[in-house]
Amino acid sequence: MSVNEIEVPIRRLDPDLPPPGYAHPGDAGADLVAAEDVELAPGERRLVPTGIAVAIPQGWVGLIHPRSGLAVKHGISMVNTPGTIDAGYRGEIKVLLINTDPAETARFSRGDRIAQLLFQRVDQARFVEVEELPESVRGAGGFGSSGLSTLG
Ligand SMILES: O=c1ccn([C@H]2C[C@H](O)[C@@H](COP(=O)(O)OP(=O)(O)OP(=O)(O)O)O2)c(=O)[nH]1
Ligand SMILES: [Mg+2]
Repeated sequence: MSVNEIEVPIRRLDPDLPPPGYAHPGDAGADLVAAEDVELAPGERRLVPTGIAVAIPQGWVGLIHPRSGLAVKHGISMVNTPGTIDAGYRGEIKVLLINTDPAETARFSRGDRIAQLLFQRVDQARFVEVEELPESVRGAGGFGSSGLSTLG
């Protein structure tokens, strides 16, 4: 079965860098690259430019997710994962990387793949104020009310 595609206009603010790309057919995320060299000390965070700007169709959102390989091998994540790219945003996409490794400095070179961009449909809510919310089985229980793992 073929993959659904949406057309997303893109501007390459840095034409020497490759555009976002899917590593395999059917992948959910298109990899984003760093537009500059980055060095992150343990615990340090940095807003990293990707050299691209896009126009996401109305009714869709771009979500920036971390790459699991970088997370496993180097403890690299994003502070605001997943990052939200609004349909109306025309600025450069940036990635807020954080090095969670307690000891090792992380180094990326310009052109390295640092995160991935996914597209999802979104609806907006029309908030309707009411006196009472409809009843549900869960009710107000949350935050572990159904029991936690063996850790307690
Ligand atoms: O990881 C991210 C998150 C956001 N953005 C850009 C696109 C997004 O549309 C805009 C605003 O993001 P968000 O709404 O998450 O931040 P905010 O703090 O609410 O800022 P604003 O008041 O501009 O909405 O910043 C990025 O480039 N990368
Ligand atoms: Mg916002």
